Amino acid sequence: MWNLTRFASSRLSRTRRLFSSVIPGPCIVHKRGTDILHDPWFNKDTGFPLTERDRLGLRGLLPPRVISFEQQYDRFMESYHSLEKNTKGQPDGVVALAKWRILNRLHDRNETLYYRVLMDNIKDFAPIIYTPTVGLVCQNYSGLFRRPRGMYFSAKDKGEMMSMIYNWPAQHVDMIVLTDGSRILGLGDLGVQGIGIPIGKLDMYVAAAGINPQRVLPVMLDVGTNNQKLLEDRLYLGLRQPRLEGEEYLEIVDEFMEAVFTRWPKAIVQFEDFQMKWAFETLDRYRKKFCMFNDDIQGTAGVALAGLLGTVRAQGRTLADFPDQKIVVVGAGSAGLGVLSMAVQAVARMTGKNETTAQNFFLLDKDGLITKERKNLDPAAAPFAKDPGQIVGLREGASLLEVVKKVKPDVLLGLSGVGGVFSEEVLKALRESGSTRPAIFAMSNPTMNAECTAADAFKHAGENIVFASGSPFENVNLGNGKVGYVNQANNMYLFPGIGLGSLVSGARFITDGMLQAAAECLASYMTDEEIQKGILYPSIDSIRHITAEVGASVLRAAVAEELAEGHGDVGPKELAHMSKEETVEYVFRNMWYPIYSPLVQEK
Ligand SMILES: NC(=O)c1ccc[n+]([C@@H]2O[C@H](COP(=O)([O-])OP(=O)(O)OC[C@H]3O[C@@H](n4cnc5c(N)ncnc54)[C@H](O)[C@@H]3O)[C@@H](O)[C@H]2O)c1
Ligand SMILES: O=C(O)C[C@H](O)C(=O)O
Ligand SMILES: [Mg+2]
Repeated sequence: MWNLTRFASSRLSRTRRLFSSVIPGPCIVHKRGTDILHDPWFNKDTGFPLTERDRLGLRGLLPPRVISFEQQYDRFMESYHSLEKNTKGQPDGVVALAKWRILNRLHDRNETLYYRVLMDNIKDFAPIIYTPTVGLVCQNYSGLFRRPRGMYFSAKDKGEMMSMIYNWPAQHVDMIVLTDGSRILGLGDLGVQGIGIPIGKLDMYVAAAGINPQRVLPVMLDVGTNNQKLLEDRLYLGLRQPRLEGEEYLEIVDEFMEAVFTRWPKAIVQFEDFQMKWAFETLDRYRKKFCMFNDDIQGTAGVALAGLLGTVRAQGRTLADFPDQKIVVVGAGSAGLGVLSMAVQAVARMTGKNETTAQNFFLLDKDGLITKERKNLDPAAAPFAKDPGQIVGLREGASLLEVVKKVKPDVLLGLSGVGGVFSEEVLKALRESGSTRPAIFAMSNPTMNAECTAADAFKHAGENIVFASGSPFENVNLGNGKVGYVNQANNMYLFPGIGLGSLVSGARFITDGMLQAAAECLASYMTDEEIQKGILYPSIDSIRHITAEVGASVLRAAVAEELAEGHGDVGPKELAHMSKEETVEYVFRNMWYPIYSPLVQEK
């Protein structure tokens, strides 16, 4: 356990080598002519070879010259760069939405080209199709809406879902990301407009995990919204009614889950951006029945734990010192509680004690420090509530500043959804931390909701800190050639591997053991040299490689727990006999790669 393997230095080149030999197999199509040109799954635009134009009734429907994939790629990138040039100086939001639009148009037209440009430019494009721009897109969704993507199940569809699910045109679906729009990033209840999040997450699944885009399904469960502004907005596209609650709500989710797994018994469902009460309740309700997980609770926890373990190493200490770390978590929601539960499990494993108290962990919410004296203490937060007798000098509801001054934590981790709660005073107080290298994780999204900016963290808390944020920030120039490194602590490092590993193992359920394996894999990914520089997570450029490693770890854990039923032609016995390297190769082999396949029409 916690064995920190050093990976080969050129992770990227290995990934490239694995894909350089991809030979596209034929792709069966049941359409002809313009129907193909209008279908982004099959469309190649001007890239259709002449023979294919003849075969598929496309002759005359396109300009005569055939343009290669590479030329199409270059042409798109040229228009993207001129858009960048032409929008220089305009407000950030305007530029971000313009970039999103140009990418979205390509997504709507030609998915193969879209995913290739996305994969090859993931560092530049992830902030547009994913966090933070996806937040802005959700906020403006009803106005931006041009074409539907994914499926919408609403409270009005009760009793109809089993037949509705067959309206989806794909025969096979591997990965579903589902939201009810009730807690979109740190932006609150955005109702039906939250569909942007499943779309962005599934784009990452295609880019990072190589899930075939014809086999992904973004889903919005519209049970109403409590956002008054949206209810009064005449352009709002969702149900204009307050959210369903209690049994009425659960009946809708139950019906959806039954419908999905009836049509696609091997699919994996990722719950995303549900408000806390339903996030925990649905996880508890379905995790032993269906192959599903909650990304905000479980994916986030693994990414945070990997960062916390990296922090211990960055302090020049061994992982055995992790249980001594004093960690202050700000935000007692689905994400904060998920992180603390996983951290407590890690301490228990390291100390060999099952009954570990969260002694060194401090939890705050909007009402300050949570203690056992808290009125209406949430049962989910209860295991982390402090006993007032044990925390001399701190009272129930103590402010973050008071807690930081008193506790002198090694780590300050924010999942509050509130921008700026790591104020100048709080950050300055962290200078008195007992740690040689305090860490700040400002994990809330999008950028405006980060607990502090990277620049403020290095300015006020000191240059020796380790810094991570949920949304991307530029590295900070500290002067004299020194750089304050900014990590992106975002669940995008784990959810694609959790989904992919579960899929290709044919796991029946997603267990704590599989999630722990994913976190350990990410934690061990970084070399000591990188960690010393304050680099806790790999570059997003190598996301496919990371995802393959994480996926293989999840697969091996599923095999070890005898939950792997196999995938395609590969049965459970074959999976069980694979070496570690073979599992990684197997996961890579199962990744879809964007390349034009010869289209063959089935008569
Ligand atoms: N980086 C990542 O990978 C990642 C993953 C999941 C969630 N998040 C972000 O974390 C945030 C919270 O998500 P969640 O699902 O836990 O939300 P949530 O609504 O379940 O919980 C928010 C918590 O923050 C507390 N809070 C609110 N104001 C506060 C304040 N001023 N001081 C201290 N605590 C305060 C609330 O009391 C609540 O306990 C969101 O912004 C989300 O985008 C980031
Ligand atoms: O969506 C993200 O970027 C991370 C996380 O799932 C969140 O809800 O903020
Ligand atoms: Mg989320």
